[in-house]
Amino acid sequence: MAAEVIYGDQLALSLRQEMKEEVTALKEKGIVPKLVVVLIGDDPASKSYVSGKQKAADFIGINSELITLVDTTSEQALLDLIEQLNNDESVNGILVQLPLPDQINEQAIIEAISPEKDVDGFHPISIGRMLTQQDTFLPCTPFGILTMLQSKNIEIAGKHAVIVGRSNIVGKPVGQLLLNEHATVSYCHSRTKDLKAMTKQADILIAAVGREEMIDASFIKPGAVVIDVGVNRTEAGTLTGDVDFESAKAVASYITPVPKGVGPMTITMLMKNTIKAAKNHHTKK
Ligand SMILES: Nc1nc(=O)c2c([nH]1)NC[C@@H]1CN(c3ccc(C(=O)N[C@@H](CCC(=O)O)C(=O)O)cc3)C=[N+]21
Repeated sequence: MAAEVIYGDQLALSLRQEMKEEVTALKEKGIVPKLVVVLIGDDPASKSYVSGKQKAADFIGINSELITLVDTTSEQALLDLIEQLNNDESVNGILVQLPLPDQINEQAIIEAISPEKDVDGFHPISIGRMLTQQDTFLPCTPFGILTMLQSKNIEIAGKHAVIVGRSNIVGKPVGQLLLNEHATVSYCHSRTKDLKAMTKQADILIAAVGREEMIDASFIKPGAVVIDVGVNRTEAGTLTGDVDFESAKAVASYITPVPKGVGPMTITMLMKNTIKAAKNHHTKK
């Protein structure tokens, strides 16, 4: 039996409709959530993601501002901008689009953003809070994946989740979120000795390596849930995942496509975090 496809774009749309209503109600109380996105340089992929974020914000009624800087911008200039945004009472969320050019230390930038405005959930304080299960901004991609699983009532507790990939923004935090939901979690990466032996044990398989269609049916236990986080740009310019979709679909129970899977959910959770930041700011005042 073929897997059920979990369409992130459809779920994203219904969540965005709910958020739109919430933002309308907030505005009646004088709360207007505002997100500032900082984009450095003119990488076409980054531009495309950023425009997706602007579109989502417009739909929901979140006030979004895009600040574009040239790719020769110094680290100090970016730090100065962040300080200004940290101090700006009208700004609830700050997102600096990654990757950054070589002259800028990414970690220094992430740590400069006020944890109260860290809607990406990348600041070490946000990550620490997630690890210890305190109220925080969850990183958008892992949060989107969790929301997709929950939307289908997929059981997580007691299941073996195998994560392929260990990036700070996807692999590591998605494992921690699933651990918080009582999964048994294994992490695989480039030094893993027998990848297939690991992935074959997964009840929930998260592919977040960035290698075009490397996970096919032979890596998947029949009936597993397969989440594809890959965003690989092919030479033809189309987007493909880390999973060979047609092959995997034949053995999995649920599968997410690329595009229209995790990507739109990442953007949606960014909007959710921005609304949360605005509400937090208002209750603190
Ligand atoms: N500070 C920061 N935060 C991020 O969240 C962040 C980042 N930097 N840098 C790059 C990655 C990547 N990312 C994606 C978001 C949406 C789609 C998405 O919506 N994709 C659509 C297709 C979009 C297209 O075709 O270009 C889809 O899968 O259907 C993809 C990738 C966020 N990232």
